[in-house]
Amino acid sequence: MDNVDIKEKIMSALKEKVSRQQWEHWFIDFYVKRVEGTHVVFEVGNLFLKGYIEKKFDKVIKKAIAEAVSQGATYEIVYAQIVNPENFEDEVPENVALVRKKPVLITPLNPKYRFDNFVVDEFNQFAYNLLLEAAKKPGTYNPIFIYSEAGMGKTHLVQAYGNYLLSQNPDLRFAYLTSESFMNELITKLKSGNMEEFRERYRKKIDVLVIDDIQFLAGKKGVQIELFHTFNTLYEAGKQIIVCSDRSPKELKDFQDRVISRFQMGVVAQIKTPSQEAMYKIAKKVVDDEKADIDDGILRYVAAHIRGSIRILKGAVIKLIAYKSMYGELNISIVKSILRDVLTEDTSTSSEGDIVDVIAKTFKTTKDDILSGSRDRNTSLARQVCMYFMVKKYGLSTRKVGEIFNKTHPSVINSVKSIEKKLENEKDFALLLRSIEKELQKSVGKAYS
Ligand SMILES: Nc1ncnc2c1ncn2[C@@H]1O[C@H](COP(=O)(O)OP(=O)(O)OP(=O)(O)O)[C@@H](O)[C@H]1O
Repeated sequence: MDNVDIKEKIMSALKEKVSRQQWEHWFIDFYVKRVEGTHVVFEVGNLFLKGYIEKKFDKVIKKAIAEAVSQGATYEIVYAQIVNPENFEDEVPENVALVRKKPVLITPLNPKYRFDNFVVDEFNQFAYNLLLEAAKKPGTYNPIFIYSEAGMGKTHLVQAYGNYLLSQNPDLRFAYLTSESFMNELITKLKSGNMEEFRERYRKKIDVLVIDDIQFLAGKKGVQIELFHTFNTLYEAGKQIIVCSDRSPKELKDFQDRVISRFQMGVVAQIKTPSQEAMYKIAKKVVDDEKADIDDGILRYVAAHIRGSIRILKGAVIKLIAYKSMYGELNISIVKSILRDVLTEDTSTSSEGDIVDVIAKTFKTTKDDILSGSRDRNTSLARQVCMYFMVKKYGLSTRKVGEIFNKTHPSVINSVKSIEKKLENEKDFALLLRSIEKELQKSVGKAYS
């Protein structure tokens, strides 16, 4: 049998085993590229289809090649890549899937949003894994619903997913839009009598549809209906759908039940609230990416006191970087002043607690004794050392330190002075304080003197 015959035989064996609808949806752009003995290499014009076909039709393909080639024949699917889009000729070599002359990027993506600059921690691990997996094995999870409070990384993550997919397959038609722009376009097309154009665009010309801020469609019944049909058509055609929202599907108010149940059909992932440590990691990443240098202690302070989202944290860190590059100096009082709108008034009890912990260990006493006002000499000294570090190294006000230890303002000042005097006069004590400082750098963050 010559090569053309065997290719045809494989394709007709396959065609017999699937429904007409499946054939039209999935195999219209699917070819036998070559047959190497008992190994068949299929080619598909789109990476997304590749993943889906491998997953859904593996058994069927194996049966078809067992029949057409031989029992136990193996296969692989490759996807057509554009070798050089500029030199694309009208004449297409036999059995090579048609590739378009230009990438069909429906929405420009921000190249800054990538997986490799997305900080992953417990709060976003699941959503990150899900989208990374979806990018590497297209078609595995569909639809995907991602929700979080504003500014917690949904857009970054879905655009990283888009950038990754497009790097693998520039021919992919990736549409990223907010539900508001979907609605606005729908209204415009409705008014101008171009609904067909709208439907053609959103139902037939898209491989991946990402709709952001879906909550905006609450109560907008007509748009929900259009979205529902768009969703169904794309889903049936095996196209990837990702929906982003500020709340879970269950919490979406004034949405038709059938729309909500579509959202729940696939995988729902929440990006939760980042821990202080995760906020610190993100702040550090911003500094590293900007090739800047901001004291670790300051970053920890900001991470612990920021009011709000990752977006706000990033903005705050960028502000600090700009300030430092202009004035060269940055300390805690400056930080408090330039970030006063976004920092919480309250100082972080957890880092203060950590300072007391570290010092309690060094003095072989306990945190409770230090905080309870025990008059034991060793514990009193430890308490004074705590006050010294908090005021002198961590920039806390003497008023705040007084509140923590239940001491008057002058008493805090006296304690700090007495530690400074001891430092000057006692070499061993100075060494001890240096070792405490090192310990604090590890567990609380660098001090800023
Ligand atoms: N895990 C992360 N690592 C690094 N940067 C992050 C991370 N999460 C969010 N960011 C950054 O925080 C900013 C806000 O994120 P993004 O716009 O993705 O949030 P969002 O959840 O889509 O917000 P909204 O709901 O307002 O659309 C962006 O600059 C983004 O790069």
